[in-house]
Amino acid sequence: MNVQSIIRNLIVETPSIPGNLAKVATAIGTIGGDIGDIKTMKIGTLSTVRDISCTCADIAQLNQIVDAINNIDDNIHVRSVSDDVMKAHEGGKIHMTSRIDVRSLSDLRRIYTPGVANVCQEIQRAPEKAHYYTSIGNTVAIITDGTAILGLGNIGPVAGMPVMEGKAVLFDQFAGISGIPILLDTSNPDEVVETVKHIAKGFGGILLEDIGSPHCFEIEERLKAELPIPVMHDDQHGTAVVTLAAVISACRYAGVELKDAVVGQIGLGAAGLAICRMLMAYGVKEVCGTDPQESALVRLRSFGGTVVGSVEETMAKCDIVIATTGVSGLIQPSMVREGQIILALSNPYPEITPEDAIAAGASYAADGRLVNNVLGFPGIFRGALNANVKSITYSMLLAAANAIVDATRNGDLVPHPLDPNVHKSVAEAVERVALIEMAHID
Ligand SMILES: NC(=O)c1ccc[n+]([C@@H]2O[C@H](COP(=O)([O-])OP(=O)(O)OC[C@H]3O[C@@H](n4cnc5c(N)ncnc54)[C@H](O)[C@@H]3O)[C@@H](O)[C@H]2O)c1
Ligand SMILES: O=C(O)C[C@H](O)C(=O)O
Ligand SMILES: [Mg+2]
Repeated sequence: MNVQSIIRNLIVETPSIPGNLAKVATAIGTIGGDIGDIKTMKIGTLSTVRDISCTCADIAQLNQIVDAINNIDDNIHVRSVSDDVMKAHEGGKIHMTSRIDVRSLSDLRRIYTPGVANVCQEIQRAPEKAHYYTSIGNTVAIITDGTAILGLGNIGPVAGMPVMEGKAVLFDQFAGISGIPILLDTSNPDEVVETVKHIAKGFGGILLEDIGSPHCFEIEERLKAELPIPVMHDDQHGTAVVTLAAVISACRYAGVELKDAVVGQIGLGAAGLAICRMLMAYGVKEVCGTDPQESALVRLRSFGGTVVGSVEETMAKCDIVIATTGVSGLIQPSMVREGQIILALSNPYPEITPEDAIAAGASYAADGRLVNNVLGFPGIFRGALNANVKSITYSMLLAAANAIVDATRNGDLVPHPLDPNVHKSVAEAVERVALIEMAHID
C-alpha cells in the first residue's frame, strides 16, 4: 500500500445470489484496494445493494477498482462513489447540547431567570462552588494556533478545526468531557499565554493541540506555571504516554530489555522530544535523535540525549526507531534493520507503512493511526478533573502509560481505541496518583 491514501465508499449492486460479494471483494483486492466496513443497504428479490468502504492509493487506483467491478459481469455495477469522510464533516462534528429539558414555565424559572440568580450569588460567596454548580470542572479548552496540524504543517487554525472537533468528539465519547475548540490567530508565546490566561476561568483544563515547536514548549511551560488548572500539550505528552506503552509491549514480545535498548527518534519537534524525555524518565539509558533544526538538537542534548547525523544513521544504529517528522515515506525499506521495532507515527501518513517495515525485516511496526494519543488524552484529563488537581505531573503520565500497557491484549502493541476499559483505566490510574500527590502536598 502506498503511504498516502484516500477513503471512498462504493455503492455496489449485485444479483441476490451467493458468491457475488466475493467476486467484488476479489476485484477490489486484486487492484490493491483495502476493504473496510461493508454495510448491506438493501436485499431485494433480484438485487442486493451494499456500501463498501475502500482505502485506495489515489484516484487513479479508485477508478481502476470501479472499472474492475463493473467488468465482472453485466449484472454487477458500482452505482455511485461517495466520500463519507467529507459527508461526516458537513455542518461540523460537534454541537453544544443542554442537559436539562425546558418544558414548563417553572422549568424556565428554575434553570434561568430568576432561579439562576441564587446560584450566581452562591458562587460569588464561595467561588470554589463553581466546580459543583457549573460545567466548568468538566470542560476542557482545546487550543490551537494551527501551526502543526497533524503533519500537514502550518495550515492555520481554521483549517485545523476538523482536528479540534475530532478531539472534542473523543473527549465526549471516551471520557464524558466537554471539549471546546478555541482557535487562536496568533503564535506569539506572549499573546497566546495572555489570551489563554484571560479565558481560562471557564475551563477545568487546557489541552494544547497541534501547536508547532519550538514555541509550543514555552507556551506550555508558562501556562503550566501560571494557571491553577491542568494544562497539557497533547502532541507532546499524550503522544509520549501512548508511545512509551507501545514500546514497552513491543519490547516484551521481542524479548528486548527496553532500558538497555538504543532508541532513536527521527524528528525532534513537539512529539519527538517529549517521547525522548518520557523514555529517559522511564529509565532508557541511550536515547538519540536526528532533526534538521539545530534548536531541536540543542534541546535533545539538554535533556541528556545524543545527536545522530541523519535518518540513515539512526536506522543503522538503533534497536527501536520512532519517527515523528510529518514527512510521509521518509524511511526507505532498505534502511530497516532485521528485528528492529519501528513506530512511524506521523499522521495522516507515516514515514513508512507497518506492512513495508515488517516486509523489510522489522519485528514490530506501527503507524500513527494505531499508536495514537487518543488512547491517552481523554483518560488523562478525566483522571485529572476527577481529582480536581492543579497540574498533570510526570508520575501521572507514567501511570497512564502503565495503565495502557495493562489494558493491552497479548500480542497487540496498544489497546483498541474503542475499548472503553482503556480510557477508564487511564483515568483511574491518573486520579490515583493525583490523589496521592495531593495528600503529600497537604
Ligand atoms: N500518533 C500520534 O498520536 C501523534 C501525536 C503527535 C504528533 N504526531 C505526528 O507527528 C508529526 C510531528 O508532529 P509534531 O507536533 O511533533 O510537529 P513539529 O512540527 O513540532 O515537529 C516535527 C519535527 O520534525 C522535524 N523534521 C522534519 N523533517 C525531518 C527529517 N527529514 N528528518 C528529521 N526530522 C525532520 C522538524 O524539523 C520538526 O522538528 C505529525 O505528522 C503529527 O501528525 C502523531
Ligand atoms: O490527531 C491525531 O491523530 C494525533 C495527533 O494529535 C497528531 O497531531 O497527529
Ligand atoms: Mg495533534
